Amino acid sequence: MKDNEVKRLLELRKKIDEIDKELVSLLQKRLKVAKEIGAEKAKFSSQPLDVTREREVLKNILDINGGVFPDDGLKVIFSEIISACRNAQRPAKIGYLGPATTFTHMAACKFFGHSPEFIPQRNITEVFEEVERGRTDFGVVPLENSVEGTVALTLDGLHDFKVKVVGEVYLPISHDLMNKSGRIDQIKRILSHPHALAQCKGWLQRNLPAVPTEEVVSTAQAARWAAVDPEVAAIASPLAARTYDLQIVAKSIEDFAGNTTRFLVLGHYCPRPSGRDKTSLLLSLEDRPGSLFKLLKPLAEKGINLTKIQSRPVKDEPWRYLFYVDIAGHIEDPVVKEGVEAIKKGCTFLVWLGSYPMGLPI
Ligand SMILES: C=C(O[C@@H]1C=C(C(=O)O)C=C[C@H]1O)C(=O)O
Repeated sequence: MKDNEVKRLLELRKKIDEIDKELVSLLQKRLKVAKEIGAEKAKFSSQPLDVTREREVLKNILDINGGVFPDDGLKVIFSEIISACRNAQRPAKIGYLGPATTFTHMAACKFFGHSPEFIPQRNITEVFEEVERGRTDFGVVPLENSVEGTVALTLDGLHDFKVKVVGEVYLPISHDLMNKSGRIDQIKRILSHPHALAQCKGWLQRNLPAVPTEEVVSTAQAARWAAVDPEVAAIASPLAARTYDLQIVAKSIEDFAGNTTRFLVLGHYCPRPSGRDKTSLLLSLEDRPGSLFKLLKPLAEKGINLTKIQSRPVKDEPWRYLFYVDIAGHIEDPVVKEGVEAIKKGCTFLVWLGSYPMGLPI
């Protein structure tokens, strides 16, 4: 590099340093205002988290930007700025189905950003328990996978614990095969969560038909085993590979493209209507002909969209069923409120699990 080129570079870097200084000063100003908002909210015991407002902020920012700064980068930056500002209002503890690096962990970070404290729980029931007791502010649990279907333990938790559904998040699930060496010929056993093994069955049969598979409690647990045993390969997330220092043998080995999991965010409040909401219900129908029809009729009449219905046996009453139901709309929408009242008439019991902004499309 010539002298004048070095000089020009230094000048430009000085400019960057000045801009960064301004950015930090603006971020500090933003944090201060967020804390003031937090103090106002505290007067009414309001929850600091306001997903609807956060989405509005992100939309405004992308509109202002008009694509000049790369939109994806800007979204990540502002999601983290918002996460820090929200957490400064009141630090939050988030329980999730652990250990660290599970897809539930990734979903929790997608929803809350990285500022809160994330606390891994040993199983789904514990996530519910900790939220119910108030030891965590929120919990994140998987509800359904587009290939594997509904997670029964989550439905049980929604029945057994006093918590509300306060949000949902969709995460694309992509499984990688990983081990210490990155060499496929070293693999003598393949470990993963039963769902992940099932989702990759076709690939494993085609590529490693002679290698036995073993079920473990989580994809992260599988990665931990792979980190200490060179003969073990894990099917886990890219985050697990990074965290446990593993090499990727094969990427995205799931059999179906578009494999997505829907997670629920558990808490104790009701987010305000956002205009695009979902309401979750848990109900039990009378054991007589036409009771399911009675449930569906008021929804159809009022034009309420049923987005999910899932039955689950009542454990202590053979052949009786609970239904987990999701409908479009917020319980504060008059039409939804009336629809739920109408459904209630044909139910032996009905619990409103929560109303919350719909998860963003991936
Ligand atoms: C600052 C607020 O609190 C939180 C932080 C937000 C932000 O940093 O923009 C937005 C919504 C809330 O989750 C607010 O409610 O405006």
